[in-house]
Amino acid sequence: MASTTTGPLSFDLKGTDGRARRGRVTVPHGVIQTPAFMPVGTRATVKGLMPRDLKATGSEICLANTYHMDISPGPKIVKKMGGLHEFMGWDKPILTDSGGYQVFSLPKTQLDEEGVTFRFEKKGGKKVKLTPERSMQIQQDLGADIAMAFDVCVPYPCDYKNAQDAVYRTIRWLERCKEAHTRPDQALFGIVQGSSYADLRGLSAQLTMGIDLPGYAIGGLSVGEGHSIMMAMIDCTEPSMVKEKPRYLMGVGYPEDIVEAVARGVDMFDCVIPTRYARSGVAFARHGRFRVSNARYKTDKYPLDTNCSCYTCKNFTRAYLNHLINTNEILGSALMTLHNVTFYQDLMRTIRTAIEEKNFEKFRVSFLQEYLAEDK
Ligand SMILES: CNc1nc2c(CC[C@H]3O[C@@H](OC)[C@@H]4OC(C)(C)O[C@@H]43)c3nc(N)[nH]c(=O)c3cc2[nH]1
Repeated sequence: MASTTTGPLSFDLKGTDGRARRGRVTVPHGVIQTPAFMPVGTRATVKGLMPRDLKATGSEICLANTYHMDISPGPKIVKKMGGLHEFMGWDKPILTDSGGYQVFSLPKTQLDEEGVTFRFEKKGGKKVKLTPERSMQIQQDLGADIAMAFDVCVPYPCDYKNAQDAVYRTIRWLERCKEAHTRPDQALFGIVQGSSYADLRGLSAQLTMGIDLPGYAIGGLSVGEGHSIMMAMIDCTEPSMVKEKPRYLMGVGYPEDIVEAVARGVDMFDCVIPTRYARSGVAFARHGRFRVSNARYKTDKYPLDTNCSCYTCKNFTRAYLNHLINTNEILGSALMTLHNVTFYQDLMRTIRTAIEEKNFEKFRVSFLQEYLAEDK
């Protein structure tokens, strides 16, 4: 088993099955078994779950966001309160995104070499600038175990020149991030860009690998390009990424995306899908996802997923969840979220076992066959 330590992060590559990797990431607040799914807790809370419930799902790490935390309550308050772990009552690992992605989705955003200027409606329409240095300062104040570099994530589609400019600016900003990142107990991850251009993906990967960091993310995907371009871009990027460090595919994704990305060598994932879909009444199960708020479930006495052993599936029927979601009851969001995140974590656990037993390819085929079966 190869073990690589870079600053506060160690990655143990415990085994492979084809390009799929079974590993373990160790950071100050604990260990993350990989391939891993990281639930999204944008404002320092995974919506609808108490930390004890989040633990019950099997989650070993969760996310928070620089841009949202900068708005409220502000990083200085979080720091004063002991940092994110103390503040949100989560003693396991945390990863924070740099805020770049969120800002690009805002209207009236201006980008220049210094950083990104946008208008905070919350602060009375004040203009605020997010720069590599400020993103690092905020993330160091928040105190997550893993911080993401401040990058330029272009929308999809994007013309070649803008995608190329974004690749080079992201590298210049990564140098500035590394320079400004001085917190010894926090790992900084670089982010590979390149939009949907194979040559830019390879170029960005090589330039990013040239900057020694504990881990690297594949960015700029899951932005509307669709599954086949997403997979093609992973194939253009992954071969240029160092094998002995973790790879994090940002914003991914549906179960079918995760299984196919694991097959291509990805170790870590984050996505709002299981939590956001839960709140709108969509449940995930072995045979695919379904909207439990549909009338057909009004008298359905079965659990969401008969294979699932989560608190929701052990104690409640689809009929009850149908009622809660249709009456917009808070408990509906909580119970659906608990199940969906447990489903994702059970999927990751099954993936890890399949890689260990060298039958991941068999698992991949059988999972997709059952999960994507038309006759749901
Ligand atoms: C959904 N598709 C998707 N999300 C992406 C992200 C953001 C990922 C973060 O945004 C939130 O998801 C919307 C999640 O909640 C927090 C806690 C903010 O972290 C997650 C990206 N972030 C950066 N810095 N760079 C990227 O190229 C990038 C690409 C993405 N593609």
